Order: sequence, then structure tokens, then C-alpha cells
Amino acid sequence: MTQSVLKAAILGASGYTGAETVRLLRNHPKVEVVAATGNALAGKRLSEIFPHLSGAYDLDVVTSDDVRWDEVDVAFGCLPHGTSQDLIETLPSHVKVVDLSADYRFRDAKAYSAAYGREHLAPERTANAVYGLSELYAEKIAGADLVACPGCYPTAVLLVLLPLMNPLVIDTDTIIIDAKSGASGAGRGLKEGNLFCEVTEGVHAYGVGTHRHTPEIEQELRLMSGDNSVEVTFTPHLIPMARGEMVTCHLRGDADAIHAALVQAYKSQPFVSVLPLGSPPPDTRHVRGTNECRIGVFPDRASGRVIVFGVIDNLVKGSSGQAIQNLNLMMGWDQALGLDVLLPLFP
Ligand SMILES: NC(=O)C1=CN([C@@H]2O[C@H](COP(=O)(O)OP(=O)(O)OC[C@H]3O[C@@H](n4cnc5c(N)ncnc54)[C@H](OP(=O)(O)O)[C@@H]3O)[C@@H](O)[C@H]2O)C=CC1
Ligand SMILES: CC(=O)N[C@@H](CCC(=O)OP(=O)(O)O)C(=O)O
Repeated sequence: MTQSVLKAAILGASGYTGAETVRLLRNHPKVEVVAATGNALAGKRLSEIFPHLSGAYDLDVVTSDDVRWDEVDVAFGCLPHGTSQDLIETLPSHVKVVDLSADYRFRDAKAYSAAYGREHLAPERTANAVYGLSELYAEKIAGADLVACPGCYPTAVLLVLLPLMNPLVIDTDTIIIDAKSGASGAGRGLKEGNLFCEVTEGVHAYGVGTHRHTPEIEQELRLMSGDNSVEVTFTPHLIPMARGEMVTCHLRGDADAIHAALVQAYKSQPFVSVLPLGSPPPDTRHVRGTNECRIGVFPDRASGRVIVFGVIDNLVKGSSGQAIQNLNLMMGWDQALGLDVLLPLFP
């Protein structure tokens, strides 16, 4: 690839993460979006589906069969799990892939099948894909051809927990994670559970004890700690807002040591900030529309536990923003390229 501008196809541009990737790439000086795909919505223009994108790339939404792949350098996979591998496995080998689905997150194809209920088409490819948690795996991401972006919950959870794993500064027997997400985390597809009346004016847990992000989180904690017995209790909740996600991690350890490990891990990172001890807890509105993860550490003197909060925007750091950060790393560019222009939308 010698040209100065990389040509990108957005697979699933008619969905939330696809549209957000298009919006963010409008600011990117080294990437041009040349193709946008959809399924049911193919045949429309992008601005018909998403009027807010009329000032971005107003492309025709086509099916992937109609993309001129010889003109594409990189594909962002913003497709449902399963559909993603079906399509990615057909792409010509010169196309780099940044996948936002779960299809290449598991090193072990059997673990993928157990969590997602289908056989993997390319067990070797998933075994060798790089897990795209940008801050922790930048060296592996650099030069990779296929990067699997973490799920939105695992992104926030692992940014909090991975720096505490090696050296270990918490008790790994008692990790409890309480998580909350806005409804855009479930995608734009029509689902009863996403109807306004099902979401507004209430909060409910879902996937209790069974959520598919639990094995993804445990895979990464086990790899980092070298301890295959690490388990977590992970409970997600749906809350009545469009975007934003908060994870509350209840840990056993020393608050000062936990805070110091997090500060050390992220001291040179542009997109993760660890608040000083004693600051007010972070709020999803402090990172809304940005690629930032903000972390706050609080000792609970009465219980001896430590409570660590992480907040992200699920559509930016939890998906499209991190995907672009990963492309930057893959290409050897500044990881913040095109992403550091964003200030939070508040309130
Ligand atoms: N939403 C979030 O916060 C996050 C999502 N992710 C992951 O990113 C991926 C995309 O999520 P999201 O954008 O929310 O999903 P959406 O449901 O909003 O969008 C899905 C996209 O995939 C297309 N699509 C669906 N079925 C097919 C098919 N059979 N063939 C071709 N295209 C198809 C849709 O096209 P059309 O609408 O035209 O039918 C649409 O463009 C998922 O794997 C999700 O888990 C990851 C992190 C966060
Ligand atoms: C609110 C909501 O429904 N959230 C989704 C998570 C979306 C996500 O980011 O994860 P994946 O990429 O693994 O789909 C869920 O709980 O399944």
C-alpha cells in the first residue's frame, strides 16, 4: 500500500456502529470511505437512512457483492456475529480487517461455539487474530491483518482489570462486575426489548449469570494473569439512555495499590484517564461522543473492598472509536489520528 489515503469499506454501514464509524472517519486525514454496505437497507443512500450523516460520506448503500474489492484496502466489520465471519472469510487477502463483532475474539473456536452457538468457519484464523484492546495490545495490533475489537462491556471491564492482573494486586476469587448500558448497545435492528416503552423509566438486568461477555472477559483475565481459574460475576443492566456504559467493579485489594497500577498503566495513553483518588465518580456524560475511558477508584473502608468505576461511550471507545484507534496502530500511525478532535457532548 503506497497511497497516502487508505480506502475503507464499512460493512454494515446501515447499523449503529457502521454509521458511527462513517461519522468518525469523516475527521480522519488518512482514510477515505469508499463503500458502505447493508442488507435490508441496501439500495438507499446513507443520508436517507441517517440524515445526520448528510455532511459526511453520502454513499449508496450496497450489498457486499457490489463492492469493488480491488479498490478497498481495509474493511470495518460492523455486522452481527456469525454474519461477520461468513462475509470476512470471502474477502480477498489484500484487504485488512478490523472486526467489531465477536467472531474473532476467542482464541479457542470451541469457546466461541459454546458462547455463540455455532461452529467457527475459520478456527485457525480466530486463533491467530489479535484481540484489539488498543492500550494493552498495541504491539500485537501493529502490523496485524485482522484485529478483533473487544465487546463494549469487555472494553470497559478489561481496561479496569487487566492492569491489576500482572503483577496481581487484587483477589481473583471475588471479582464482581455490575454493568449498565444504553440501548444502542443492542443495535438498530427491531427487537421488542428495545422498544421505547420497554426501555424507558426503568432499569433491568439481563443475561444474569449467562451473558456471552463473561467468557470473553475471563479469557483475557486468564491470559494476562496466567491463572486459568479466574472467574468473574458479570451482571449487565439496560438503562434508559441511547449511548453510554458504566462498569462498577467490586474488588478485594488495596485501593492505593490498585490506583497506582492503573495510573502507571495509562500514564502515557491519550484515551484512558484515571481520576485522582478522592475525585467524584465518573459519569457517562463525561465521555459521551468521545474515545475516552475514564476510571475512578474508591475504597469502601467498611467492607474492605475497593470499588472501581469505568465509563465509556459504547459507540465510540466501545466499538467504532476503538476500531479506528486499532486501524491507526495497524498502520503505524499515531493511535489518536482522527480521534483526538472529540470533546464530550454534555449534558
Ligand atoms: N452497538 C454497540 O454498542 C456495539 C456493537 N458491537 C458489535 O458490532 C456489530 C454491529 O453492531 P450494531 O451496529 O450495533 O448492529 P446493527 O443491528 O445496528 O447493524 C447491523 C448491520 O449489519 C447489517 N446486516 C444484518 N444482517 C446482515 C446480513 N445477513 N448480511 C449483510 N449485512 C447484514 C445490517 O444491515 P441492514 O440494517 O441494512 O439490514 C446493519 O447494517 C455487532 O457484531 C455488535 O455486536 C460491538 C461493540 C458495541
Ligand atoms: C445493551 C446490549 O444489549 N448490549 C449488548 C452488547 C453489545 C456489545 O458491544 O457487544 P458485542 O459486540 O459483543 O455484541 C448485549 O448485551 O448483548
